[in-house]
Amino acid sequence: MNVTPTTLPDVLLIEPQIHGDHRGWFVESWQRERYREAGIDADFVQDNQSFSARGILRGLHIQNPHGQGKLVQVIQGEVFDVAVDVRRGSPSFGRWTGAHLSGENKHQLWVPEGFLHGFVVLSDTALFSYKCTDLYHPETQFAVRWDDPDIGIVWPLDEAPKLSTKDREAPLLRDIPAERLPS
Ligand SMILES: Cc1cn([C@H]2C[C@H](O)[C@@H](COP(=O)(O)OP(=O)(O)O[C@H]3O[C@@H](C)C(=O)[C@@H](O)[C@H]3O)O2)c(=O)[nH]c1=O
Repeated sequence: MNVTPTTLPDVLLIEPQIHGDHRGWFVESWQRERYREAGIDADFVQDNQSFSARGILRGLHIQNPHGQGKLVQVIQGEVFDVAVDVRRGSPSFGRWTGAHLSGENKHQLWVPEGFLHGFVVLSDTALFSYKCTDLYHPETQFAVRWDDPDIGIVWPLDEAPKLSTKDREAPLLRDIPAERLPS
């Protein structure tokens, strides 16, 4: 597999090796030793899947405390996936990076603890899958506005995305009390 840093060096883009043959293909989508050598020394405790239609945007989400590192990928369809550094005192605080993840390219993004995460669906539907390093603790989760102008994510969208009520009503990053952010 290829592992490359993104414009946020702690966020990694992983290109697994795809073994194709006359039957189809095979991929190791996670392997502890190899991913550890690549810098993802993670103790995964929960796997999630979500299914969404075109134009659905989920995010930007984080848990603190109970921060979750997330190894994210798309099984079917295509999304634009984004991570935003919101670690207090980080030199890249408030900066974002993004990647096109699809069932075709099988790319994965490693989104460490301390980063907001979100994605928008670019195909008719998308089946999204991710491993997490901590359990779901809804009382510690919060959202930040997908179109926060201080973050300035350039989403590959022609029209406004469809959001959950929670995400539509999410505050701007500047309005989150500092103590709610990870250190
Ligand atoms: C995230 C999560 C949700 N749920 C439930 C709560 C709710 O009834 C339903 C949908 O929850 P949400 O609206 O929070 O789902 P969603 O908007 O897909 O939330 C996810 O978004 C992406 C961007 C992430 O990074 C994830 O960490 C997570 O925050 O699923 C769980 O049972 N376990 C979980 O781990």
